[in-house]
Amino acid sequence: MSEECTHDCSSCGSNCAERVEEQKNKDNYAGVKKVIAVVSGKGGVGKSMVTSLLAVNSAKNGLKTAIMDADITGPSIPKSFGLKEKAKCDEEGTVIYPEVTNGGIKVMSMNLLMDNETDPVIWRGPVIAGAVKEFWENVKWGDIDCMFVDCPPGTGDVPLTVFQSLPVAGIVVVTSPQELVSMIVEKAVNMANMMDIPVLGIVENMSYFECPDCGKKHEIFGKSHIDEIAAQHDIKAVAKLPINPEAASKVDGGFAEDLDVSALDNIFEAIRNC
Ligand SMILES: Nc1ncnc2c1ncn2[C@@H]1O[C@H](COP(=O)(O)OP(=O)(O)OP(=O)(O)O)[C@@H](O)[C@H]1O
Repeated sequence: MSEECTHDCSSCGSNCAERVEEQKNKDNYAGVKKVIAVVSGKGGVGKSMVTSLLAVNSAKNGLKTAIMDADITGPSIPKSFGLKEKAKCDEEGTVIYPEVTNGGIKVMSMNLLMDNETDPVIWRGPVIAGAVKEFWENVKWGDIDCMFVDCPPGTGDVPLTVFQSLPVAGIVVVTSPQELVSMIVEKAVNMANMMDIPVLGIVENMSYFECPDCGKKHEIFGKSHIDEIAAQHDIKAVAKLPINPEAASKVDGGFAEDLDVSALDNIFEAIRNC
């Protein structure tokens, strides 16, 4: 925020942390009660998979659940649920309807709007961030108890737009043991503090591998420090997910709703209670 800030964001182009965007079409999203952002420090750590599993956990607990796939250039949520139909819109083309999974989870993703899901989205940051606002304002979400937003990795334009444009109630950080975990968690916590949003939980994905023959757990990527890091930042909920090729192939094959999601129960409880 500059020293000359008038607090009137409509007349200012600065993309500062305090920016508050004007909101349109409130009817479309007024029924969304809680928004949870799922973030990671880098790509490929399993953030989309964790987003899908958290949504499945939420739906299995009886909550009306939605996922906004804000990973505009690398959307993978529709694939996790086997959604192949394109999203539909009203006659004027101003309102888009989310697709709905077999388990009743409403989903909006760039892949549901593209003619061909392998077409690349070659847009610059501000246009991509604009698409996230469109997803919030122009999609008829209806009554939703809990919406999960799958943010692209890092702290770029899109996560910032999510935090500024959506009423985010809490953040879940997904990490893997190969990363500089303490730095990534610290970045997420600092960003969350700047936005005044709590970090509700950390999911360490690919934390260990459990031998299918003897049941012994192997920390393939080294010893986990996630409990100490969470304690340092007063983050109460931690979940550790194993390397699980079977679960990955179910998610990649569109069957996320068939998975046992109980490993994320404590994260879901933190979300439910926030
Ligand atoms: N615990 C796991 N065990 C085995 N494979 C996993 C696990 N978690 C995720 N994967 C696989 O790793 C790949 C990347 O996962 P995913 O797309 O969820 O990552 P991401 O962090 O969202 O990546 P990006 O941000 O780049 O889209 C997928 O093929 C997924 O099935």
